[in-house]
Amino acid sequence: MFETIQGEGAHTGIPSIFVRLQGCPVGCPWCDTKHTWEIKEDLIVSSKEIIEQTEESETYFLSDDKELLTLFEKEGYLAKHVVITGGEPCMYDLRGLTTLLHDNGFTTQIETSGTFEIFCDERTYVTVSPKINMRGGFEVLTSALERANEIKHPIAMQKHIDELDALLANVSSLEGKQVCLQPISQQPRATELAVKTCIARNWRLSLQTHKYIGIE
Ligand SMILES: C[S@@+](CC[C@H](N)C(=O)[O-])C[C@H]1O[C@@H](n2cnc3c(N)ncnc32)[C@H](O)[C@@H]1O
Ligand SMILES: Nc1nc2[nH]cc(C(=O)O)c2c(=O)[nH]1
Ligand code: SF4
Ligand SMILES: [Mg+2]
Repeated sequence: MFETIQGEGAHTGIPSIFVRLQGCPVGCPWCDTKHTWEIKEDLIVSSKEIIEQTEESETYFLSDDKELLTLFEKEGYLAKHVVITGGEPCMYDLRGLTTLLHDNGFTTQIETSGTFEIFCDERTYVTVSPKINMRGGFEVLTSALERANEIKHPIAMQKHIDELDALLANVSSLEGKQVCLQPISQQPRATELAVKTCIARNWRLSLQTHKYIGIE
């Protein structure tokens, strides 16, 4: 849990509280948060330890909807936008948390791979970053793509754009959905391909801006 600026997608630049839920079985080889993959009891520490840590680590804390809201207040966070990410946040039912946050004056956003059914408040802005043919063997659900407000696809080569095209063919309508391409690991060739394709398709470019300026 930390406060920073949303660095990716159409909401780039919005001050945000990030809640990074532990656990992900999807297995993307280039994942930048591999420390969130494992759910093991011996990795559980106190919320204080997590909030005070300055380095990424595999440790995490247990909490619930109301306690998270209390922790936001206790930490004096000023951001009114909450990004729920992971790991894979949609392994969990997020209806209680997202509704509680909206009812308390926050806006919410979920960052998900689209491989689990999405349970959240109808006011939540959902970003699906589809994960196709990854090691864990999960499939992207059409229901997740239908719910998405934004489809933010990580790319490094033309094959990834072709795979996205095949996925988008299953979506009933793209009206009101933002399609973004996000270069994998800031690779120059991936960025070049993303720029070229965004211009050709009238899609949005999503850079991981926080990485360029060295913030969390
Ligand atoms: C770490 S994931 C967590 C949420 C969820 N599991 C997912 O994949 O959307 C958050 C975002 O970071 C992106 N991401 C992860 N590693 C990346 C990398 N090396 N380069 C670019 N984007 C990356 C994902 O595609 C996703 O949009
Ligand atoms: N600043 C910042 N913006 C982000 N947007 C999505 C992120 C994620 O890891 O889900 C992320 C992140 O890790 N940091
Ligand atoms: S789905 Fe998300 S958290 Fe899981 S391995 Fe892929 S990028 Fe990482
Ligand atoms: Mg990140």
